[in-house]
Formats: sequence, C-alpha cells, structure tokens
Amino acid sequence: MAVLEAKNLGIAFGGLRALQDVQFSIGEKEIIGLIGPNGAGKTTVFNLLTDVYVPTEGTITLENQNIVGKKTYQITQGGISRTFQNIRLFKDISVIDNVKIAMNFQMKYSVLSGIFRLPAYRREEAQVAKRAHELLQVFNLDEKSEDLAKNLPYGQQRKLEIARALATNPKVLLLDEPAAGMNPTETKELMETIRLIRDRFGIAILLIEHDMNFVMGICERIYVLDYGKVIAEGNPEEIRNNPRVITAYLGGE
Ligand SMILES: Nc1ncnc2c1ncn2[C@@H]1O[C@H](COP(=O)(O)OP(=O)(O)OP(=O)(O)O)[C@@H](O)[C@H]1O
Repeated sequence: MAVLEAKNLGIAFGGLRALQDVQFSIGEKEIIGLIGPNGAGKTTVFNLLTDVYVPTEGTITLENQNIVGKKTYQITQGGISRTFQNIRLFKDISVIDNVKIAMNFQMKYSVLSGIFRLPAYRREEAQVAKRAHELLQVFNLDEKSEDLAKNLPYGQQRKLEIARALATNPKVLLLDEPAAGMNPTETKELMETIRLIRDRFGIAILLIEHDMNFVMGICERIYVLDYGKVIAEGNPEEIRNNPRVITAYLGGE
C-alpha cells in the first residue's frame, strides 16, 4: 500500500509552471530518490508536500487521507517530516534541547501544570528526555548531548537535523540534499544511517540529492524530474540507462 501518493500535481508561479502533472507513489519502508537538473522542481515538490505552497491542481494523500490544504503542523502530526537544503538548527542551544524542542509540540500537559511544574508535567518531561537520548544514541550523538549545536562538525549537524525530524514520529521522512557539503567518509556514513533509520523506525524516505553515487547506492526506486515533469521512474539500473534521463542531465536535444 502507498503511504504517500501524489496525482496530477501542479503549481505555477506567475507565468512559470514549476510542476505539471506530477505523479508518484511511495510504499511503506521504501527509500525513494527524487532527482533532476537544477531548477527541475524537486524542492517545490517538498514544499507542496509540507504545505509551504498549495498546489494549483492535483491531490496528495498520506495513508489515503487528502492533505492538500492542511496546515504544516497538521501535516507534521499526520506523519510527514522534513529536513532542509540549508541546515536549520537552533545553533546556540544544546544538541539535546534541539531534539526536545522538536518533540515538544506533541506534549500533552496543560499550561498550568507546566507553570507550576506539577507531576504530570514532570512525568512528561522525563519521558521526553528519555526519548531524546534514545534518538541521539541512534545517531551516535548522545555523548555530545550537552554541546552547543553550532560546535558539532558539519556531518553531525546534518545527523542532528535528521534526529529532529524523527522526533515527531513521522511515517514519511523527506530529506532535501542530505549529503550536500559532506566529505566521502561522511557521505558513506550517512548512507548507513539512512538505511538504519528505515529499518529501525520502519518509515518511508523520500530524498532529493545531486550526488549520484549516493542516490544510486541507497535508493530502491528513483523519480526523475525535468522542467517540472516526471520524465522517468525506475530502479537505479533503469534510471542510469534511461536515454531521456541521460539527455536531461547532459543538456542535449
Ligand atoms: N516561490 C517561488 N516563486 C517563483 N518561482 C519559484 C519559487 N519557488 C521555486 N520557483 C521556481 O520553480 C522552479 C523549480 O524550483 P525548485 O527550487 O523546486 O528546483 P530544484 O529542482 O529543487 O532545483 P535545485 O536542484 O537547484 O535545488 C525554478 O524555476 C524556480 O525558480
């Protein structure tokens, strides 16, 4: 069954049709790549999936529920979480607090019990702290939980961003260029981390990435966008040998 599905998706910015008739379907626990030349519309797809933009036409369903028109926080609660091309962390607070803040909106205690630090609040705080540490352990970041986020090396900041995205218990995780700016060792480690996340959390992952070795090495299926349209879909082998994809990347006729 598809966890996330888009049909006939389109959006125009002024006169520019950034996406047109885009279809895709992501099954449970699949790792899917979304690739294409610069400006093809990849980030716009993510922005439609998370309500940054509302599509001009088409539908998006998460576990068969239409999510078009829902607010970003409702989509997060529904089960879609994302990271960004440029790392977005609270750089001047600790690693653990970055994760706790991401978890916070799920907490259920009342404002009063928070102000007076009543037992319900303290219990929930303790649970949040425990879960935050567990998440950091998955990423081998627990030893750095009290460090300021800005003091982590780049590769670890990327991991922390993914940990934050996982803090909301998503069913689908969207990663926008997770390997950007990483050295080969960090990239290899990230591939292992992404597989681990899928296996451990049992979630589907849709990722945008320009590093072809990364995409081909980790994705089970790939969608290729060019000028706002899906021009190919298939496994890495099929995509690598697809003449339309080769042409799109080489910029030929
Ligand atoms: N808010 C906006 N207003 C106007 N045009 C936009 C807006 N957002 C995106 N676009 C345009 O839509 C097209 C697709 O952009 P998008 O950022 O989705 O491409 P991309 O495939 O993610 O590119 P890159 O690989 O360079 O990040 C581009 O022509 C871009 O200029």
